[in-house]
Amino acid sequence: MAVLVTGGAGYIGSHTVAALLEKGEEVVVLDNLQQGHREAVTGGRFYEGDLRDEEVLDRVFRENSIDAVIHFAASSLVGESMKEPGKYYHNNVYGALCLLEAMNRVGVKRIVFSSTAATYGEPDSVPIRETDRTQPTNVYGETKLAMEKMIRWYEVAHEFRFVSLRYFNAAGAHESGRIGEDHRPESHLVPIILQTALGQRSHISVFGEDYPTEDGSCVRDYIHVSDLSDAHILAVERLRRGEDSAIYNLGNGEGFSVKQVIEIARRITGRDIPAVIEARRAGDPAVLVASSDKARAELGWNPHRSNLERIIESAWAWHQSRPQGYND
Ligand SMILES: NC(=O)c1ccc[n+]([C@@H]2O[C@H](COP(=O)([O-])OP(=O)(O)OC[C@H]3O[C@@H](n4cnc5c(N)ncnc54)[C@H](O)[C@@H]3O)[C@@H](O)[C@H]2O)c1
Ligand SMILES: O=c1ccn([C@@H]2O[C@H](COP(=O)(O)OP(=O)(O)O[C@H]3O[C@H](CO)[C@@H](O)[C@H](O)[C@H]3O)[C@@H](O)[C@H]2O)c(=O)[nH]1
Repeated sequence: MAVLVTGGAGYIGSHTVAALLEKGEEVVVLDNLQQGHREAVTGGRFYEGDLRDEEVLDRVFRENSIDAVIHFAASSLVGESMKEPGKYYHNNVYGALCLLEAMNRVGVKRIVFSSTAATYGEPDSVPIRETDRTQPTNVYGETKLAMEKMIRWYEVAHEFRFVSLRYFNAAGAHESGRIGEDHRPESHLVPIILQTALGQRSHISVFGEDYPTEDGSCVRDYIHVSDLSDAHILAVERLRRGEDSAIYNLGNGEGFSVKQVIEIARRITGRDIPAVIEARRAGDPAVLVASSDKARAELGWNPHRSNLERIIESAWAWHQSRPQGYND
């Protein structure tokens, strides 16, 4: 049986495709390549198409024996979502609806869903647990929460089983050096810092230094992309065993401020990385740090690559070997 990976040409999706292939899984990828790269898909069967295209989805399910779906395909930028809410509702909420309907038509009822720390909003306390209040502060998080709830109602009505993985901040690159992060335009902190180290940008902007944190900049929990891939494989295995649906945080439990991340990158790269303080970015909570105890206990997840130095070293190796990213 094959696993369908939507968004498998994207950053986290391509790393998960590689991990599934390493495990000997049969993989089918659906991606519209709006963000992803064909070259990032290192194996399996590839379909270029959009989630919201019923014909393509039906063809993917008809032409392959799929028993589980990992759903990465989405628009996922906090800043952009505040300026273009319609794009986020259409791609994320309507896109997920199209996928769930297509799955239901063919009786594929296992789904692993890319959720996010952004579903929590501004937490009352950290580390954040799965039972904490969800009150997103940005449109992106709101659409992801809506998707989670929608999947839950497909469980009630149609006996779907899901694992919703609320990732904190993904960073780093595959140890093979073949795949890494290449968003265009790039808006994520770690790659922008490293592009500055490479001299491709004049500086890194620090969005706000008046947050209630130790140095005033936002604190996030950075998790290695390959540790995330491991969790997806464990989640598929859980669903195949017929266990209950579940929601898990995926983070490494330690918070780093934007200024600390820049400082660590200066040390690792040995380069001058000029930083300029700018205004806050709309929708950003001050601190997001995960408790992943539940994923460790129930999934047997062991995020062993997520020391921030190691994450940045792997990302730096990728950026140095592929300064322009993928060829397309
Ligand atoms: N990067 C992070 O730190 C992070 C953290 C939490 C959650 N997430 C979630 O994880 C998922 C993957 O994130 P990423 O950083 O790899 O993003 P990405 O943009 O690199 O990957 C998303 C992929 O989905 C594809 N896609 C988007 N809309 C599509 C559609 N309608 N039809 C077909 N393909 C479509 C894009 O072309 C892209 O290849 C997203 O759902 C995101 O919300 C990411
Ligand atoms: O040039 C930059 C870029 C980012 N930041 C800050 O760095 C932090 C991290 O930002 P970014 O890398 O853009 O990630 P987030 O906005 O935290 O969002 C990521 O992490 C979320 C989970 O926490 C996911 O849901 C999102 O999909 C993913 O993009 C934030 O405080 C930003 O304000 C800067 O100061 N300067």
